Amino acid sequence: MSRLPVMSQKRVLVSSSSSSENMQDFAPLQKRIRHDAEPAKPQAAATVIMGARPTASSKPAVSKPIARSRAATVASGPSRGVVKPPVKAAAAKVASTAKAPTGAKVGAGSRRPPWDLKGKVCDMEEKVQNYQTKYKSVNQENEVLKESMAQNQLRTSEMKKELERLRNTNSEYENQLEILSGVEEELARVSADKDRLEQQLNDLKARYKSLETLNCNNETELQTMKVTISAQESTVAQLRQALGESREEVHSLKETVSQQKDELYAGEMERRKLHNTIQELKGNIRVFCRVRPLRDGGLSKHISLAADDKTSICLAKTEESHTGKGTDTQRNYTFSFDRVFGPQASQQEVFEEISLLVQSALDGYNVCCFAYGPTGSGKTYTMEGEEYDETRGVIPRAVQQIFKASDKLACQGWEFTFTASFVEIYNDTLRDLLYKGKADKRPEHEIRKSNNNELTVTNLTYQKVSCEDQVLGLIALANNNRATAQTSQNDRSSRSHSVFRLDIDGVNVGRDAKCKSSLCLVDLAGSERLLKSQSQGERFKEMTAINGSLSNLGIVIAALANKESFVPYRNSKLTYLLQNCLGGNSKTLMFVNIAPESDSFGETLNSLRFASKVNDCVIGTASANRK
Ligand SMILES: Nc1ncnc2c1ncn2[C@@H]1O[C@H](COP(=O)(O)OP(=O)(O)OP(=O)(O)O)[C@@H](O)[C@H]1O
Repeated sequence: MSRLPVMSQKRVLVSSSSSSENMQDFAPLQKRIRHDAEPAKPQAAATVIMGARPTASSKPAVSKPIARSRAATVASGPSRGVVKPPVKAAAAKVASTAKAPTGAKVGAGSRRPPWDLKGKVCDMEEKVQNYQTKYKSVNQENEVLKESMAQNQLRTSEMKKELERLRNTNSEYENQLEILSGVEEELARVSADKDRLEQQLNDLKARYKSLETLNCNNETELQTMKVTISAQESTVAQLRQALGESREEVHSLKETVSQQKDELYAGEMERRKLHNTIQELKGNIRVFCRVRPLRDGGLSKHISLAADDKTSICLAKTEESHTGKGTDTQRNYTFSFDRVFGPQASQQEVFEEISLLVQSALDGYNVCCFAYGPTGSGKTYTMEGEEYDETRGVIPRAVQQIFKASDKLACQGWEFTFTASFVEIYNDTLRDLLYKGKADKRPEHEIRKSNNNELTVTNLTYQKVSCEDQVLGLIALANNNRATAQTSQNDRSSRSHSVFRLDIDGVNVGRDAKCKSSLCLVDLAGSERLLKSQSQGERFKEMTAINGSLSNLGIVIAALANKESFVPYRNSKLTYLLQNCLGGNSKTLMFVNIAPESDSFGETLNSLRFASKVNDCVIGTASANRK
């Protein structure tokens, strides 16, 4: 009987616990619900106590605690603010209903005798009535609790909403928290940036300080420089004044220089004129004689040179008496030339005499120098010489002089163009000594004469040259190409005539002057006597061609000397090629080289005779090719 309130309390608790899952997050509210259920506990305790005494007298005592507890429950409800006023009224009603029978029982007193059945029925009826009353009150209480539960459910739903709202708020907070964490990170970055910037600022401050110091120094320096500049400005002013004066002076000096240049040019022209006059007085064809030293270094027995006369040479020959009765007679052959060089004469000494002619070539006169003589007499040595400075021959020395002199004339406004060619006449055939192609493809060459009597060779290499070294290179190439052979009289005998030619074109734009000339340097092949040379085969053929062309040279010279109307230049390639040098507009120098050996006496005598014929030649006056 006393369990009913407990059950209802349980129902409340069950309903509360059913929603507890949803309410975990809201603990204070749960507490309140539990608290509302607690007033049932004293009632249960009371039920247990009452159960210990199962007597009729104890029955009214049962309702009292229940009523009290309910009253207490109702009374305690509002104080906790959970049970609403309708619940309070229902509880009060239950309490009032329960009190009435309890008060009637108190008057009943003791136990009924067994026989008092009526009394017992009465008691039973009273009991039933009490139960009914209780039932009613429990029902009422149940209603109250249902109502309370409905309210609680309503509150629960409100709380859920509240919870939802709080969750939303929470998620907002979380979002904000996330944003805040981002902000924190940003803050950390900004803080790092700030540190870095502070560091930079500090550096800049330090730099600024040093710059300030520097600026201060610069200022001081600037001040000093200003002072210096002002001093220099006054110096500049003085210098400007001096410069003005100097300019005037330079101007007058320029005028003087210009006058002097004119005078120099006039002087140069005068010098050329005088130089040419001297050359003409010396003769336009000159002969120099050069005696080669003996191979063993001794003195020649049949050649004598006068110590005080450098123009004559005497050959002495002892002739046996034809009758056999008289004593042997010595016959002397004396020759005079423009200059005779003994065996001791150096290459330099020899060239000094020729250099005047080389100068004429630059002045616009055609110049030709050739070496004539028997084989092995020193023609190649005289014309080309050897590779050492002091033994260099006429050709390299002449080239050197030409380039040096042209450089000097450049300051007077002269510009020169030089063209070199090197040809040999071998077996009366022309060969290009500067040819670099294949031997079997060598072109053939012909001598051509232009309208203005200039001689050129077809298919020949005409090489433009601008310095001495270039020409020396060409000479070396020509030497490799030249036909030489070992003969009984010369280990390296030239088997051909070689003609080196340097064409010179000069122009002086400022003076509107031009000059054109050629320098021909010829190394003739040596004449040979068949008996002496014992030449055979190819050498014999070469010797015949050499002697033939040299004899033609003699005929031409003789015709010139005799002033014959016809000079047979075209009889040989050699005389045709040298036509302008021998009989034309040229200054010609011939070397007659002789060997000092007594067994060469015949060739020496012949050569000297030939040379003196040349010496007697008058080839006319060379005129300068000038504009
Ligand atoms: N003046 C000199 N002083 C020293 N040595 C000389 C002199 N002249 C010639 N010789 C020497 O004599 C030799 C013959 O001379 P070179 O070859 O010049 O004679 P060449 O007349 O040209 O002979 P070829 O007609 O056979 O060619 C050479 O070894 C040369 O060095």
